[in-house]
Amino acid sequence: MIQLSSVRKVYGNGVVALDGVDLDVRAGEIHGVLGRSGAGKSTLLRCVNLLERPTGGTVTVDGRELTALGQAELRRARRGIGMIHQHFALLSSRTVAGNVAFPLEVAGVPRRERARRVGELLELVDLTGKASAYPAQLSGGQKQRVGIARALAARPKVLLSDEATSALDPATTQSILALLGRLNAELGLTILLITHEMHVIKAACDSVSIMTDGRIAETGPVAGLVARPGSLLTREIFPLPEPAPPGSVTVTFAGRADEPIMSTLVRAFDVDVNILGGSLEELAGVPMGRLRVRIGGERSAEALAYLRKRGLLLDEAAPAGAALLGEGRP
Ligand SMILES: Nc1ncnc2c1ncn2[C@@H]1O[C@H](COP(=O)(O)OP(=O)(O)OP(=O)(O)O)[C@@H](O)[C@H]1O
Repeated sequence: MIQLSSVRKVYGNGVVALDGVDLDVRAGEIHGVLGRSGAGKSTLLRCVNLLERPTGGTVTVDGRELTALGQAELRRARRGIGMIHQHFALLSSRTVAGNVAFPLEVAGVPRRERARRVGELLELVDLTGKASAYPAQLSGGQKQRVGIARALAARPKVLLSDEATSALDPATTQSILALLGRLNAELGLTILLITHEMHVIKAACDSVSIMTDGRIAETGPVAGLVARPGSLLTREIFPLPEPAPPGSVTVTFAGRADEPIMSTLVRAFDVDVNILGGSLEELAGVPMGRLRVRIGGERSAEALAYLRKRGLLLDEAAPAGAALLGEGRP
């Protein structure tokens, strides 16, 4: 549904905000772009609907290469892409209904049809009773619901979310993310969201890209990335003290939390398992996590081989003193 190919963006002041970005978001997916401030997330998002024109590369949405379109065609294509913003961007002089109706007025939709559609949209975002209220009379969460209703007015297939929950408290954030999840499921809406908050990725996304310095460092389904050796995402989601203590083993698992693997180890290989730390969560419906252990006993090497055979990722810290002897593992 969204495809960026070798997209570069160099601003007039010489800042390279995007440095060759490839991105594929499939139809019906919620894809999150995670990165620190300045990584290039906003620029990336604004390049998808060409609010920002890339310096190089191509942007294709729903099979149309936007970077090849003229202004009039681009305006039409943009109706298929809704956008929501961190600070809602509502018109303070218009009521809730007036804000939601605004894009329909611009598109020349007749008054009666407009009113019907606004009613539908407000129902969709659970704001039916607020049609006549003004933005100043709403909570942050309600304002974002108005933003979402407005973004969906022209029935877009794609919704771009620019840090849409960053200004909201945790409970309201959860309710907005739940709404986005419902819209994704009910309308088949493809959602590309940018965020600097890991909990947004955890709560809402099927797949994720991690941005650093204008590049995508990692991309893929959340579960697939966690299962990849050396994944940045895994370290962010399941933080453990670094560096790992000498002689410890950090075990990463995805989808195996209900198997009593550690007690199997103890029984089968007669080893001691000392748990040093761990972090476990359910993501995209799959239990995942990292467990840091120290395994002692004569058959500890066999025990580690068993874990590997079971498909777990193992990261072994060098034993104490190994670095001094020049035997340290990288
Ligand atoms: N209009 C602009 N003109 C010049 N430089 C810009 C412009 N917009 C962004 N930049 C620069 O491009 C880089 C990427 O900025 P961008 O806003 O895309 O990052 P971000 O990951 O969204 O960060 P934040 O979360 O802080 O907004 C930064 O170095 C920023 O200073």
